[in-house]
Amino acid sequence: MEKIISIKNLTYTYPDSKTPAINDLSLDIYKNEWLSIVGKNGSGKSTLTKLIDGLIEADSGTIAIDGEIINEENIWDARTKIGIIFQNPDHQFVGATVEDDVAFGLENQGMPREQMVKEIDRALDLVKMSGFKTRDPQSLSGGQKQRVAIAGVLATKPQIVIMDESTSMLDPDGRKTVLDLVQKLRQEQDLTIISITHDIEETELSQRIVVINDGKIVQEGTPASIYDIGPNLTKFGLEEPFSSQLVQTLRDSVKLPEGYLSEEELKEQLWKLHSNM
Ligand SMILES: Nc1ncnc2c1ncn2[C@@H]1O[C@H](COP(=O)(O)OP(=O)(O)OP(=O)(O)O)[C@@H](O)[C@H]1O
Repeated sequence: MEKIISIKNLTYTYPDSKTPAINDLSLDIYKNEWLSIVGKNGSGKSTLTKLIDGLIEADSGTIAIDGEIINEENIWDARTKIGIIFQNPDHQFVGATVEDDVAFGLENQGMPREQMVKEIDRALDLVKMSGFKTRDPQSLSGGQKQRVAIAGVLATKPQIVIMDESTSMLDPDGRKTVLDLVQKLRQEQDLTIISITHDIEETELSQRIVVINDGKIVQEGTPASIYDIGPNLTKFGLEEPFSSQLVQTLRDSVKLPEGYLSEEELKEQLWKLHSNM
């Protein structure tokens, strides 16, 4: 597998703090993977995002993007490879219409108007929001707003999309739509997804999870292997996934296969039990 981001021994302490927010952290992220970074409030997730996006500079250690170690000279170039979707879609809107918003990143790139119109259409089509081009973004639902924000990011053709708690303000339906869309886009547009969240429930579609605590990686593995840690996830300030709690409870009264079961697998097992009754 080809690396797209390689972080080595990264350390960062805020000027007015004594303890490092990121503490000797090393992590490789691979092309086209969906990596979830989970951790409780204050574990260092946002700081890591800011370091990757070059908004703050590490005290020590390196970050390489696409094989090049980031420095003051190439940071602007590296940043064009990254798109970030933030938590609150309202904070990302600047235009009076959906298409103006999607245009924003392209205007910053100085793209000619004709090409810009094509790119806006392409991006809105990818997130299934073409019918909303002339709408005021404020009139959309939370999930629709996040899809427009994703279109704005896709229009600039990044290789890496960082989702910084981007579904935490959405209702369950909106969240599912956005996460399914991100999965589809990852596959079709060959994107690398880094999703940052304090909510373990949001990681089911990712290929790999790293758990961070006090600025360090404390666990790493596939979603199934991380969910298998079960109640011990609370050690890192995380909640045990609902389906894992349910499986533990059900195991007291019914026979279920060993290890973690996803919601779908659990449903299948319960149907089997039900039809054998
Ligand atoms: N501007 C700042 N100045 C000083 N300390 C900071 C600053 N921003 C964050 N910190 C500290 O750095 C540590 C990591 O914070 P960070 O915001 O990266 O965590 P987080 O995991 O993103 O948390 P949250 O989920 O609450 O956003 C915390 O101890 C926090 O108090």
